[in-house]
Amino acid sequence: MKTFDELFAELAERARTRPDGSGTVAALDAGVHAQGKKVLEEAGEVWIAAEHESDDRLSEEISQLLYRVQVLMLGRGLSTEDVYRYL
Ligand SMILES: N=c1c2ncn([C@@H]3O[C@H](COP(=O)(O)OP(=O)(O)OP(=O)(O)O)[C@@H](O)[C@H]3O)c2ncn1[C@@H]1O[C@H](COP(=O)(O)O)[C@@H](O)[C@H]1O
Repeated sequence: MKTFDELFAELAERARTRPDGSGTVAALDAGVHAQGKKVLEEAGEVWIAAEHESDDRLSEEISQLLYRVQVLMLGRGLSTEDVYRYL
């Protein structure tokens, strides 16, 4: 189990060290357009899960959306502070 901040730190480290086999590195290399499409795709899956699926499936879809949002943040060079200042 990890928090939003812990996952973001982990993904930032992946971006920095670029380990072989990292899906995050591949997603970052795919560029902002592809990263944005993934955010939209996962958001749609969250919506469907919220209407039709279990709490567990919804939670899983939300976790994937958070991951995709973080990849997009890293793709654009944003930090968590850049976002948190608007919360
Ligand atoms: N939390 C996640 C996470 N959530 C979602 N995903 C990716 O998103 C996919 C699910 O989304 P999709 O519905 O788009 O599935 P898909 O289209 O079949 O997947 P792709 O072909 O696009 O990979 C998963 O198969 C993962 O590839 C994640 N990939 C990685 N993480 C975490 O990120 C960290 C770094 O991971 P790596 O970069 O892979 O080492 C680790 O802690 C991982 O647990």
